[in-house]
Amino acid sequence: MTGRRPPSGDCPLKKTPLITEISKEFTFEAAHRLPNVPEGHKCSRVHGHSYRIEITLRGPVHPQFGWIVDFAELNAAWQPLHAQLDHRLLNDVPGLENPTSELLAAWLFERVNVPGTTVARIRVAETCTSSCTVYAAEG
Ligand SMILES: Nc1nc2c(c(=O)[nH]1)N=C([C@H](O)[C@H](O)COP(=O)(O)OP(=O)(O)OP(=O)(O)O)CN2
Ligand SMILES: [Zn+2]
Repeated sequence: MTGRRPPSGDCPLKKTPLITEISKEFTFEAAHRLPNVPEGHKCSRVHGHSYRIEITLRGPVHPQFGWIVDFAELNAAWQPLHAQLDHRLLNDVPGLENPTSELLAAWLFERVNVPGTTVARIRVAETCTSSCTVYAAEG
């Protein structure tokens, strides 16, 4: 420690460019079966999960409101997706014929739309111990 302090009024933190994200967790109940698993795999049978979905958005922090967007906007964007998934057999949902966590996360990634933000990542948890996270690839 040199004990050197920045000059008064020169807060180094204020000069650090920040990346800010907000996240919200959602749930739905659904059944599925995995049609492409090896014969005899337990997931070839229809079974159900209490899915937990975490959606993370990235964007600029509004200078007046101090937020990226109101969490309520993310909640509103989720509602039509919830309507398509909740209490469904996911295999019947167009685009989810093989409803693995990976493909469900990608399906959601293509559909979440909150103006003024980009989707940073989506996490799909089928069980307490199993989850998948997708991110936008760089470039
Ligand atoms: N990479 C993936 N592997 C599996 C998926 C998947 O989507 N991606 N899905 C399943 C099944 O849907 C299964 O219901 C969930 O998997 P699993 O963690 O094996 O579930 P269990 O509760 O039975 O786990 P245990 O820890 O063994 O009790 C399978 N694999
Ligand atoms: Zn399953």
